[in-house]
Amino acid sequence: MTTGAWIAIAAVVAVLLVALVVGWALYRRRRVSLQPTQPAPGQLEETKDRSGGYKPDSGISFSQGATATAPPVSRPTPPQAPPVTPPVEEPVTEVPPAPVEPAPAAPTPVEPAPAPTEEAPVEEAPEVAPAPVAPAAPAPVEPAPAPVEEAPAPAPAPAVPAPVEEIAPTAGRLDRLRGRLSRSQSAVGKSLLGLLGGGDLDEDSWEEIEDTLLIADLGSATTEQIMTRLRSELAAGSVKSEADARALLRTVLIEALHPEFDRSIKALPHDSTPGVLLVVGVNGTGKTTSTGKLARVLVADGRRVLLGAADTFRAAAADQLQTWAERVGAEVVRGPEGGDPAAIAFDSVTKGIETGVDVVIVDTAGRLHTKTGLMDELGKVKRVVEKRAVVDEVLLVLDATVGQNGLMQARVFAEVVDITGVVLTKLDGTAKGGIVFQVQHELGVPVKLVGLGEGADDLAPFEPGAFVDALLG
Ligand SMILES: Nc1nc2c(ncn2[C@@H]2O[C@H](COP(=O)(O)OP(=O)(O)OP(=O)(O)O)[C@@H](O)[C@H]2O)c(=O)[nH]1
Repeated sequence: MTTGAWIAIAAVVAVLLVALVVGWALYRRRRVSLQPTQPAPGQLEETKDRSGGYKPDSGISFSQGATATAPPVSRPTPPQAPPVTPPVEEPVTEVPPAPVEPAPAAPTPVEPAPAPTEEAPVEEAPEVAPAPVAPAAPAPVEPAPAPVEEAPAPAPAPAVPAPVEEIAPTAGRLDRLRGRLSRSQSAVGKSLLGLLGGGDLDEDSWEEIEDTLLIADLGSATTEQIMTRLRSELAAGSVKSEADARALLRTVLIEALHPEFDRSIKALPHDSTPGVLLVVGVNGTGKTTSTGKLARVLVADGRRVLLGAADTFRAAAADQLQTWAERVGAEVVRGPEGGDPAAIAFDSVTKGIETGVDVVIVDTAGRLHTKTGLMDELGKVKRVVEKRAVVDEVLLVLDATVGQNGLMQARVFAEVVDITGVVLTKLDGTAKGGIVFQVQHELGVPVKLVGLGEGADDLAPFEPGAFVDALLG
């Protein structure tokens, strides 16, 4: 080979070497230029957080989305929320051993490589050796803190959907609530006792008794009945002491409350169908709240409950009922906002039959104040439900604080549908518990339950004796 040939080969080799070096330099520069996207620690952490959560549970993306949105949105999918919890805890330990993962999760597959290399140039130019070493050290350091910080954030959200709550025993519930009732009501009883215990009564005193009864919302019919009894007993000389007066008043008031009424809730299942309860009433009276409270009581008694959210007027009402259902571990059937209440009621009972629950409670819409509209809607709900099962109870929810208005509502509802019982709510917020007397007198059906607060367990059976005792203080 000639010298010229050797020179030519050397030149080619030299060119190749130069090309390699230049290529390598350009490659490194390009990597560095990509780095700026990483400096945003927040973004890096987010990426890592996603992948960290993704590993333990396939539903992680879903749960994160739900978490970010809002509690009400996460509620519709309770079964998927719980699994999110474990994934959040595990990533903390899993990330360090797998520093490679955070990188691949980055925007593109190209970036992973640059990440490690960025550190390399800081140390030396060497091609191979430094690269593996450098990335190993710095990269893991960053990823580690990221997931640790992120972990606490997602954690609280999955905790929101929370497990089924413990339900207070139903036995003795009225006792616990009696104090609350008596605080608002006992003034009436004390006033009556003060008058009756004073011995012989003049007409002014009788008038005062009558006024007290009327002001307490007992209604004219019940008041008249009570006055007659009291007058005859006092005329017969049966009241000689304050204790006698109290005993008489107690007896007369209890009698006026019809203690013989059957106040049991008809919620037991039939042979092949669940017990079906319709809860009706004007919006705002406490319909949904009472439905939820009742579901708690039934669940506490070992019943399987399904709640039907047929109040489609307000989307929040269905959310509210769903929240109650989740809290007590009941199933729920709901439809689209503005959907047909009768269709949802029908679907609820159908599902209740299919899944073999013990009780289906349907929270109906009560937005219509006109009798015709109410008749159309409520009548349809009942008719449709009756195609699948017997309706065991139609509970009318009335707000005790609205007094005579409640009575007017009761009349309208009673004309539209056969009321089987009354739930009198917010008795804790009024001194006019006398509405109990009027409602029963007007409708001829018993007050079966009373709401004595906003708490989940503030629903009690109505017992005439206990109620009068609370009234008399
Ligand atoms: N103090 C007190 N508040 C009650 C009672 N029952 C219900 N409430 C409150 O009354 C308000 C209305 O209750 P809801 O259950 O939403 O009434 P609703 O009739 O279902 O009304 P919509 O949801 O509009 O259909 C809520 O703030 C309840 O917490 C009760 O017995 N005592």
